[in-house]
Amino acid sequence: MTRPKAVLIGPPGSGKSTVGAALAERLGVTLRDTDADTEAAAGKPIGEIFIDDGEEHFRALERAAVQAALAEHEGVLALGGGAILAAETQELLAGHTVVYLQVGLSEAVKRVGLASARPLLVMNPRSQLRKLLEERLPIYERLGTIVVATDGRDPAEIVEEIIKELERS
Ligand SMILES: Nc1ncnc2c1ncn2[C@@H]1O[C@H](COP(=O)(O)OP(=O)(O)O)[C@@H](O)[C@H]1O
Ligand SMILES: O=C(O)C1=C[C@@H](OP(=O)(O)O)[C@@H](O)[C@H](O)C1
Ligand SMILES: [Mg+2]
Repeated sequence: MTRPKAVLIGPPGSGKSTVGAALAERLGVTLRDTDADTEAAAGKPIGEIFIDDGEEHFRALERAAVQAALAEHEGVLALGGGAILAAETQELLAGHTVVYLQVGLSEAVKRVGLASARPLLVMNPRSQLRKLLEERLPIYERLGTIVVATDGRDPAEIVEEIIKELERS
């Protein structure tokens, strides 16, 4: 059965896309990012999907992207931060190697401030992120089979810790 070597989950700014790319390179495999798949399916950036079609439509496209990637992809898979909210996705992740990248509120705020726009965080990113962490932390914790702290650590260091954990699992 085809399986990703690792599925990265965590809040926006935890580094799923960045660490995912470095991890894939280190493992000599490709990275698939469900945000990119969702944009490709819609033919427009995530910000435009939210504006034109609404979050519900984005989540439906995201569920389909996650389902396809879990079934087809053998490399590293980075999910969008909110993908794990769907019960269907939570069930599909059972049995996979799921790496939860932890990030604290202050560090996440700094990181998303540097990155491209995320529609959920355009207004009041700190309070939005606080709410989002409150709702999602128990889900990330439950789904992660490997948990890695990222605050104050650079992506290369995080990749080495993930590799060690993958070798042990
Ligand atoms: N460990 C890290 N240390 C410092 N900056 C980071 C780290 N991981 C990611 N970043 C930066 O934070 C921003 C968000 O990272 P990204 O990979 O897009 O996160 P995610 O996909 O989890 O939302 C990017 O600008 C990225 O360069
Ligand atoms: O947390 C979320 O609900 C979202 C996170 C984003 O991905 P990242 O976690 O890669 O930023 C993207 O899927 C969308 O903006 C919604
Ligand atoms: Mg990302």
